[in-house]
Amino acid sequence: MKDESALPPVAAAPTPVNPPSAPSTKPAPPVPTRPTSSPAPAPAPSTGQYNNTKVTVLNYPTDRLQLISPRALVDVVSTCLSLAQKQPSSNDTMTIKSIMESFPSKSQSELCRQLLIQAVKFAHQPSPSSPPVLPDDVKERFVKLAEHQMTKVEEVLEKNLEKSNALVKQGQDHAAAASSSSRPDGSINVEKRSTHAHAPVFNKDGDEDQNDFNFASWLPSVTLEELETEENKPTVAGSTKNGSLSSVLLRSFKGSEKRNMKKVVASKADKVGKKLQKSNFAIIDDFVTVAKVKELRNEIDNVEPHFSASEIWVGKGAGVGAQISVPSVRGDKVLWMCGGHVKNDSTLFDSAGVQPKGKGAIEPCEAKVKEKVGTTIDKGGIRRVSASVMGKFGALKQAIESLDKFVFEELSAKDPRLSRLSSRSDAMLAVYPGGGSRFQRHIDNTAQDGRRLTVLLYLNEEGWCKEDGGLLKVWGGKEEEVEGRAPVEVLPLGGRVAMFYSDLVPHEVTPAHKARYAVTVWYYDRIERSEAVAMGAGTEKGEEAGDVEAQAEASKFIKETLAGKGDEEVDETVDETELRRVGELANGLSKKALKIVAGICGAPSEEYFLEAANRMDERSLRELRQGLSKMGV
Ligand SMILES: O=C(O)CCC(=O)C(=O)O
Ligand SMILES: [Fe+2]
Repeated sequence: MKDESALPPVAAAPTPVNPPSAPSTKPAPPVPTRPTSSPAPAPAPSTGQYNNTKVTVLNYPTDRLQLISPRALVDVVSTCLSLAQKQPSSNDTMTIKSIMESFPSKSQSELCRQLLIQAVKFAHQPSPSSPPVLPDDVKERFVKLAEHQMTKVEEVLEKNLEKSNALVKQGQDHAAAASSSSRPDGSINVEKRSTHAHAPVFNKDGDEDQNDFNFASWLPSVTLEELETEENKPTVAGSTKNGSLSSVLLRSFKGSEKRNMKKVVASKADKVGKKLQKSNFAIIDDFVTVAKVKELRNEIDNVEPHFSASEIWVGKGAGVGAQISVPSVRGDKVLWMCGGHVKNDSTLFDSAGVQPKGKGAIEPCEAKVKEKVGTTIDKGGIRRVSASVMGKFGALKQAIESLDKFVFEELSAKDPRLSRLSSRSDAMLAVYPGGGSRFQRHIDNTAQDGRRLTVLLYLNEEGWCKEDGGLLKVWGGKEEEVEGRAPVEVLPLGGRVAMFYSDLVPHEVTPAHKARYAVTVWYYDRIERSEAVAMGAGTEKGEEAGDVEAQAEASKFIKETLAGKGDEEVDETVDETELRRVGELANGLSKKALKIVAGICGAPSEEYFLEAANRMDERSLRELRQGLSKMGV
């Protein structure tokens, strides 16, 4: 994880003529004074959410905890460290829970929860004779981590303060002005960001949302195999005595065999539904056979030249930034495939805004690729399914059809979170080409775009092993569970299906050292999806087009002025003309494009960026370029 100092700087902080609202260094939030000798008598509970005796572990009256400051958090951490010096008991777990309940906001309490879990975990020293001790190096690492996170907490607190001030102001403005129909957070609807609503939001440095404290690189992982011994293993066998689950779902049986197969499929769905509800994710092994994986790979290999770099949303927030390719965050190449939907849902549109007509063939979504691959659409826009088109992606069509059947007809009845699944996204073929390509930890749907279930079918050759990398790391488990947060590592074995709740489950793809293939579909919750589509449809057409134009304008500006020549280590020379050009081009940017560029560069405002661009000096431009090149821009 990079720290803030590694971010692209904004050129040598100029003093603007009319100073825009640059962030001021706020005084640290009030630090509660900690009683040293005899603890203050426990105050009467103000929230009723905590237990007096347990909260005194912190030596803080609870009302002060509500004023949580980084300092108070450090004390919480010290407390948990001392708790960790001994074998934790269930009482300690209760203490942890009650501490958590005393925290005012989820992200802070999540931070503490994670710290406490780690402390308790490290207390488990497998030495029966000597009492468990926290090793010094672990303690040091732990404290360092805590300190690092404290800085983040401070930032979050500052931001929250700014936000609440802004909200108060907004409230006042609103009272005076007529009500507006725009989204309350001012964010750009996900529908407008991309034809394919699949771009997780990252900050400039590739981290997740700053409110989510990322312990990804720190928490020890558990492999699927290690879980096999426990009753909560997420794996269900996908083979049946009549063949793979996929083939059984597609075949029609007669008489008693039909009844039997119905039972078998229902029981598999029941198991998968239970796993999902327990762990938020589930695995089906051998959903398709090895032979089928080979067929699928042949079809995909034929179109691999048409794959293009995937994109993520980079910037300060949902509304400021751009959807660009950042290989260090997400290194796969993708090809979107349309058609083959078993459901004909009124809220479903493909990437071209066309309503898919029933059960068509599957073909690339992009017109240019369609042309090259030789699939066709007739002039009226309705897909004609010729035998040759069917044949090109026949195995893919079947695989997806069987997934659709399993999810819509079986699984959705077994899990209340999936009861309103009614349509799915286009299918995304993805290859991580090896060489360390990865996808950093993210949650697929953080913008209520409707996606509820992510389903991946891995298409790798036999023998994929841990050393090949490309593991899917999943943070399953229920939110309220203190334990069970260690990520589970899943090998992308050919024929294996991995599924998880798109809106809840953090996951990542670890660096892959070999080409790694998968097809992914996302299943939509009917109501959330129709709301998301309505939001998209409800926006002004002109505005939408404007966003696309602004994106293109911003990209062009970045390429021409800030993208540098590629090598961040080399001291690139910058001449006067180049420096002037940054300012000139920045002055010519539209307001929207300027907002995007400022977001990417981490400038506090558009005005600030413009000012900086006009006073750009050699060092600043070089640093800015280096920063952007670190992001892969
Ligand atoms: O391929 C995988 O295992 C996961 C990929 C992923 O997270 C995504 O495409 O959103
Ligand atoms: Fe994902």
